[in-house]
Amino acid sequence: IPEANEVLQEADHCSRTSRKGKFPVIGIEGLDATGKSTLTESLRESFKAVLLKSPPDCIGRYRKRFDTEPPLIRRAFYALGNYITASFIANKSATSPVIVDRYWHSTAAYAIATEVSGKAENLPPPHHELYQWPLDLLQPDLVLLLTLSPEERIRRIEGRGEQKTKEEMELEANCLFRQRVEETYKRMENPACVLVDASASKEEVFKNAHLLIKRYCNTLS
Ligand SMILES: Nc1ncnc2c1ncn2[C@@H]1O[C@H](COP(=O)(O)OP(=O)(O)OP(=O)(O)O)[C@@H](O)[C@H]1O
Ligand SMILES: Nc1ccn([C@H]2C[C@H](O)[C@@H](COP(=O)(O)O)O2)c(=O)n1
Repeated sequence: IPEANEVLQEADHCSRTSRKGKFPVIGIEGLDATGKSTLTESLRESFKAVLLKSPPDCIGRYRKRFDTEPPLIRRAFYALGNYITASFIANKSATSPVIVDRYWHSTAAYAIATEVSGKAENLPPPHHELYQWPLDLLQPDLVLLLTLSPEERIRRIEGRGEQKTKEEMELEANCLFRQRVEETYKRMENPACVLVDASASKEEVFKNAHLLIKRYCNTLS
């Protein structure tokens, strides 16, 4: 895969020992169309934060290419993307709060849910090492998981009217896959996800998320 060299070159430009700065780092997670982009944008504005995402823009153009590869290669791309994002987080959190739209929890949740079949009870048991944050990856201070009923999620996906990715179609069609992704998110540890009900209005979801962040990170005004 010729693009792999280009992605690795981007990674080579990044620091390998990314340490968080003094400002809070907040991750926002959830299935697609749960309202992550909507919420991250409001939080960015309200906290005067830097908004980052994983995979980061510098490798975004390779994403479609890796999405067509078998799961192991596809996941390697997303995993590396998290480490590249970590170096941006380290840099930006020295001077302002950082909001991250998807990060390690997304990579782990989708990867584990893909490798396991059937019901969520077939997932590795709670506290399994697969649910632990990688020791060498910069940790966020707080991760919010947006939860939404499948019916409302589908309404929002249809309301967007965009073309769906293969995995979005699978999530829609395969209720068990969706349940496995969501359950894996809930089993992640160090940091665990704090659940936010995303079925409320945009204003209400923002208000709740804002409150949670202020409670956890009292340095924020
Ligand atoms: N609280 C809400 N109530 C109603 N609609 C909402 C709410 N939050 C977001 N939406 C709408 O739902 C759709 C999906 O939201 P958004 O794009 O923010 O989700 P997302 O989680 O970032 O999706 P993806 O991961 O696929 O990029 C958008 O049309 C958005 O306007
Ligand atoms: N850090 C990340 C971000 C995304 N992914 C994968 C998981 C899904 O297959 C897909 C969802 O992303 P979206 O299209 O909603 O931005 O991307 C990941 O594994 N790790």
